[in-house]
Amino acid sequence: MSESPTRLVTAVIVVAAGSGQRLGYGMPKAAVPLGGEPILMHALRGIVASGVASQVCVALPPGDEGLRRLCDDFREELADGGPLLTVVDGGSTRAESVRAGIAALMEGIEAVLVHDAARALTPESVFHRVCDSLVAGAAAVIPVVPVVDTVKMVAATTGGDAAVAPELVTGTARREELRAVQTPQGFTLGTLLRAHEAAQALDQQQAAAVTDDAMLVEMLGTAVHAVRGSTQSLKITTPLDLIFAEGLLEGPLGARWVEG
Ligand SMILES: Nc1ccn([C@@H]2O[C@H](COP(=O)(O)OP(=O)(O)OP(=O)(O)O)[C@@H](O)[C@H]2O)c(=O)n1
Ligand SMILES: C[C@](O)(CO)[C@H](O)COP(=O)(O)O
Repeated sequence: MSESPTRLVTAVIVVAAGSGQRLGYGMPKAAVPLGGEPILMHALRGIVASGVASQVCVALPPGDEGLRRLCDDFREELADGGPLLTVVDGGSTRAESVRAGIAALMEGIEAVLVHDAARALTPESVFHRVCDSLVAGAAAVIPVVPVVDTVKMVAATTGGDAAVAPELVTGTARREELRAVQTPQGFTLGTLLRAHEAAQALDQQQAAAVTDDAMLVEMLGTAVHAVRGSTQSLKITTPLDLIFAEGLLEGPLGARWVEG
């Protein structure tokens, strides 16, 4: 188990309460098997192995007894001195699940990482880079990777499908200024609390447009710093992503590939 040299007392909120509609397994995504174990287990093992967490707080689909049992068993597996493992019922949106996690943080937490269970193969090095940036004084830190496609804006705002009805291109983003954003996203506790407090004032449409926690911090006018993420931190969203993730675990390297 490796650890950053200096650290803040840190909690990791793992949001795992999504239903996994786009994966289409007919069960919550966190429970879908990956390399013989539920996706959530990979995420939890990665977090614990990184050594950054004093507390791991998992937001689960309300009423999911199977995932709750999985967490209970994992708690028993954790050696003495391991992080406190807390389980909460998630909400109907990702942001609500984050807020459920915030409400269960233990006394003394100084920094919080918010992590998607769906990014189950995130390398330990990414957790360390985020934590190191917090230790260096950042209030908010996100891991990012360069964008490999050309990204264009279109007139349609309703999630239209160009294969069904052509959309009008309105512009091309400057790719060198773009980054694809991942988790874990790290915050000082005060920053995350202020961001989610402010989020309560958003109307339904504004709230629906918030896709990560860093966006809420940007709305406060607080600087968000970016550190290097990893292509291995892919968000398992579609069946193709699951094939990639299986390939990372079982591919020709014969072991979990690690892209630092
Ligand atoms: N109400 C919600 C919605 C999402 N999440 C979590 O947020 C992360 C990113 O969400 P996403 O990948 O979109 O997961 P799902 O919402 O499950 O996917 P889908 O939109 O396909 O149903 C996931 O780890 C998911 O479990 C959550 O905790 N609570
Ligand atoms: C938080 C996130 O993973 C950063 O890329 C992403 O915004 C989550 O989006 P989703 O639509 O909830 O999967």
